[in-house]
Amino acid sequence: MANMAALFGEILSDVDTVVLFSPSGSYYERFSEAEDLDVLVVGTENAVGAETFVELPLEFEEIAQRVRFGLEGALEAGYIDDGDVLLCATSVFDGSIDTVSRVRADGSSQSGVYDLFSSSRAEPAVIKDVLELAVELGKKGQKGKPVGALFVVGDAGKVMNKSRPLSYNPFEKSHVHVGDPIVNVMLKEFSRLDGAFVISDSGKIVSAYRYLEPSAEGVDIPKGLGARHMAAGAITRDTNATAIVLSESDGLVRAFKNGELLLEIDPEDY
Ligand SMILES: Nc1ncnc2c1ncn2[C@@H]1O[C@H](COP(=O)(O)OP(=O)(O)OP(=O)(O)O)[C@@H](O)[C@H]1O
Ligand SMILES: [Mn+2]
Repeated sequence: MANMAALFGEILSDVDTVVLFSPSGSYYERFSEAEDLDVLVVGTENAVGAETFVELPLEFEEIAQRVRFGLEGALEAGYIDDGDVLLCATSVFDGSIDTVSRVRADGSSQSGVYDLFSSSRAEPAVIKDVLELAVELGKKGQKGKPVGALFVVGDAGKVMNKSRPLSYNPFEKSHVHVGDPIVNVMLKEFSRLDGAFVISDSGKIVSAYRYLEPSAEGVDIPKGLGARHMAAGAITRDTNATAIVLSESDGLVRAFKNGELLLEIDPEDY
C-alpha cells in the first residue's frame, strides 16, 4: 500500500490544536496523554472531563456547522486564536470519531451564537434549552402545520411590566422550568395561542399569553419581519431580556438582544 502518512501528511502538518468533537473517554485519553499536543474538546456536554472544553448549544447534524460553532466558541473563550490551524476530529456516521478535517480559525466570521450566550442575563443553559425548543417546534410544527412562537428570556419582572395578559396565565401558580420534559410538551401545546412566553433568568416559566408593549423607538430589525419580530426586538431594547422567535411564515428561528438581530438559523439544519 502507498505510504499514507506521505500522501495525507499535509493535512497533519503544522497543526496548532487538535479539536475532538464528543470523543469517548478512551479516545480522549490517548490524546490527552500526548504532552506536546494541545487538545480541545467540543460537545453538548463535557463527558470526558476535559480541562479545555467548549459547550455546543445544540447537537449539529451537519459537520460544517458543528465545526464552525465549536471553533466560534473556542475563539470566544480564548482557547484558540484567529489564524490557528486546527485538526478537527468528529463523527459523521455511527457516533465514533471517523473524520478529520483541517480548518483555519477565522475570527471574522462569527455567527453570533456565542454572543447570545455571553451577553444574556439569563443562564446559558436556559438560553440553550429555549433555543432547542424553538428549533424542535420549528422542525415539527403543531400537528404538521407551521407554528410561530415568541420566548422572552431573562429580566422577567421588567418584561411583565411592559406587557399585558391576553388570557389567563396557565403558569400562574406553577414552578416549572424550561428543560423539564413535561414543560416542552406544555409549551408546544400553548404555542398555538397568541402572545409571548416570559421566562426568568433561571428558566422558570413566568407566563404565557403576554402581549408585549415595549417602545419600538430606535429598534432596527430587518424589513419584512412583522409584529411578532418587532415586539421581540423592541422588548430586548427596553429590558435586559433576550428574545427567541420562531417565525410561522418563514420557519426560521431568530434571536434578538439589545434591540438587534443576533442570530438567524434554519431548524432544518439541526
Ligand atoms: N406585541 C406582541 N406581543 C406578543 N405577541 C405578538 C405581538 N405582536 C404580534 N404577536 C404575535 O405574533 C403573531 C403573528 O403576528 P405577525 O404575523 O404580525 O408577526 P410576524 O413577525 O410576521 O411573525 P410570523 O413570521 O410568525 O408571521 C400574532 O398572531 C401574535 O400572536
Ligand atoms: Mn406574519
